[in-house]
Amino acid sequence: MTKTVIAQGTFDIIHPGHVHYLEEAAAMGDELYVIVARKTNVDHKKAPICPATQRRDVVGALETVDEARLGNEEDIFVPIEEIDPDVIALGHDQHHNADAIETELERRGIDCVVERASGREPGDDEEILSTRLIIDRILERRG
Ligand SMILES: Cc1cc2nc3c(=O)[nH]c(=O)nc-3n(C[C@H](O)[C@H](O)[C@H](O)COP(=O)(O)O)c2cc1C
Ligand SMILES: Nc1ncnc2c1ncn2[C@@H]1O[C@H](COP(=O)(O)OP(=O)(O)OP(=O)(O)O)[C@@H](O)[C@H]1O
Repeated sequence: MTKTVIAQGTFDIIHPGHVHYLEEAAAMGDELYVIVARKTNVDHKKAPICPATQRRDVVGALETVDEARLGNEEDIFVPIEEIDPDVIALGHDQHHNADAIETELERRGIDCVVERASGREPGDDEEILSTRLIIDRILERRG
C-alpha cells in the first residue's frame, strides 16, 4: 500500500533548507504532497512576496514532490481530509503543536501520525537557510 506524506509551509523564496525538509519528508513514505500556505494564514511573520500560485508551482517542480497544492483559506484540515495522508511531516521550526494536530486528526477520524523533521545547518559556504534572511541580505546589499 502507498504511504502518503504531507509537508507544508510558505515557501516564498526557495532555499536548501526547504530542499532538505522536502527530501526528509519524501523519505518518510512513498508519495509526497505539499500544502502551500495562503497569504491570509501567514500571520506570524511578514506576508510572502511571491503569489501563492507561483509558490505552489515552484515547489511542485521539485523532484521530491509528487503534488503541491494551495492550502485552504478557512480550515487547514480540509486538504488533509482530501489527501488522507499516513504521515504529516512538521518542519523543524513550524510553530504548530504536534499533540494538538493529532487530537484534531483523531476528532475528524483521520488515521495519521505527526513527525517532526530536522533542520539543515548552514554548510561551509555560508548558505542562507531562511527566506527572511535572504530578504534581509538583499535589502542590505541592494536596498
Ligand atoms: C498540517 C498542516 C496543514 C496546513 N494546511 C494549511 C492550509 O490548508 N492552508 C493554509 O493556508 N495553511 C496551512 N497550513 C499552515 C501553513 O502551512 C503554515 O504553517 C503557515 O501558515 C506558514 O508558516 P510557516 O511557513 O512558517 O510554516 C498547514 C499547517 C499544518 C501544520
Ligand atoms: N533551514 C531549514 N532546515 C530545515 N527545514 C527548513 C529550513 N528552513 C525552512 N524549513 C522548513 O520549510 C518549510 C517552509 O518554511 P518557510 O516557508 O517558513 O521558510 P523559512 O525560510 O523558514 O521562512 P522565514 O525565514 O521567512 O520564516 C517549514 O516546514 C520549515 O520548517
